[in-house]
Amino acid sequence: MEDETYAKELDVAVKAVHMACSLCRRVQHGLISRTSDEIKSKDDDSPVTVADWGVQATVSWLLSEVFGSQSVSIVAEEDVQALSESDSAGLLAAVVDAVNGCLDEAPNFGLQKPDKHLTTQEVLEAIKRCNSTGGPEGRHWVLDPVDGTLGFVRGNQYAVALALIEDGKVIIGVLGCPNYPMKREWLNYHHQYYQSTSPATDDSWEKGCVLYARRGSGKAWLQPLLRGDVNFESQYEARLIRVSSVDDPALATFCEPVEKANSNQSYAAGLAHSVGLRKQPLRVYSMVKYAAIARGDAEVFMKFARCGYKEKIWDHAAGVVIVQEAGGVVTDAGGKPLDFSRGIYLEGLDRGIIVCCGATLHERIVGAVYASWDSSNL
Ligand SMILES: Nc1ncnc2c1ncn2[C@@H]1O[C@H](COP(=O)(O)OS(=O)(=O)O)[C@@H](OP(=O)(O)O)[C@H]1O
Ligand SMILES: [Mg+2]
Ligand SMILES: [Mg+2]
Ligand SMILES: [Mg+2]
Repeated sequence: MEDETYAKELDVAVKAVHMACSLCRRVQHGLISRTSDEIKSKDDDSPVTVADWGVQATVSWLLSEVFGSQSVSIVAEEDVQALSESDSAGLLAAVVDAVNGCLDEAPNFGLQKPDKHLTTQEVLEAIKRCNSTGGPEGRHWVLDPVDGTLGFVRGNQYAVALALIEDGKVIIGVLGCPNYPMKREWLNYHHQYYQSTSPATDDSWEKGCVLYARRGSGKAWLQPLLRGDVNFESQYEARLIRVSSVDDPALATFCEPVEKANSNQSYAAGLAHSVGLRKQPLRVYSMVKYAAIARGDAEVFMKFARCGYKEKIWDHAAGVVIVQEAGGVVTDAGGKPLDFSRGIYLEGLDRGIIVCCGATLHERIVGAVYASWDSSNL
């Protein structure tokens, strides 16, 4: 019999991520089809949109309803600071609309909707409730409402990532990838560009999906995106996914962030060359890179953030457990597991993150990091 541990948590998390994807798709279509004031810049100049706050409020509300607002601890990326500024009234109203529109569809996803629409105050409370800082003990939900917000505002790849950490270990990971394309070769095409220059319709481009896994199950699952306007029971079943079996570097594809500011692409290129990876890197926004490894569409993902940047747990938790359960290996560049037990950052991370479909490629790459690091000036 299938192990029922965490069955309810997983079920609710998967449904909540499907709902979040539905919200994001609606907002992204709006952003692309008209010029919009629904994007703000944060203090570090990174973007945040109606979708980031809308998803955070929606998922926070759903988890609190099911598991109890007093007992649920949520670590998530966004706060209400920029939403509360005097010129943000229109933005806040758009967030409240997006949340209520999304929650109206909850029954189609198998979840309960609120008795009446949430007020502005309730939406702000739901966002603010996600102020946990995690840590080594207890249960903490970890949410990146929109990962790859840059990709999102550019009409490209992005992900919704929800994980459950218990006593410092990632137990459940759910990754929504609403723009995951039909063909793996299309992963690094510019989605918006492609849409405007190709006769392909939305349907033939998109193969959006939600991936999920439970730690220790040895299985990772893929569900096509559920539609909010159709009852969920009439929609598709999940299927098992598995990492690629390629271990010859010459046949392997490696992924990395699109933004040069987020990863040292020239160091990764040197490393790739030294281990015999010959193909052009697949540059993809967001945790869709983890999804590509878990689905077997690429073999390696490497990220080397600049010195001083601290990776956050919500940018990795869901992807790590999904890749591991699909048969892959994830460590820092020193070969150690990522430590999710020390608050909002991956404290102690050694240089970068290496995700591989198997141990052979992984050992080669970690070995090459040791051999090349001193001369890399990082
Ligand atoms: N300087 C720097 N270095 C490394 N990482 C950074 C940096 N700045 C931001 N971030 C975080 O990167 C998240 C997106 O990472 P990606 O690997 O997907 O990069 S990229 O979008 O493909 O360029 C992105 O996640 P979101 O904010 O959720 O989009 C950030 O948390
Ligand atoms: Mg992120
Ligand atoms: Mg984000
Ligand atoms: Mg962000």
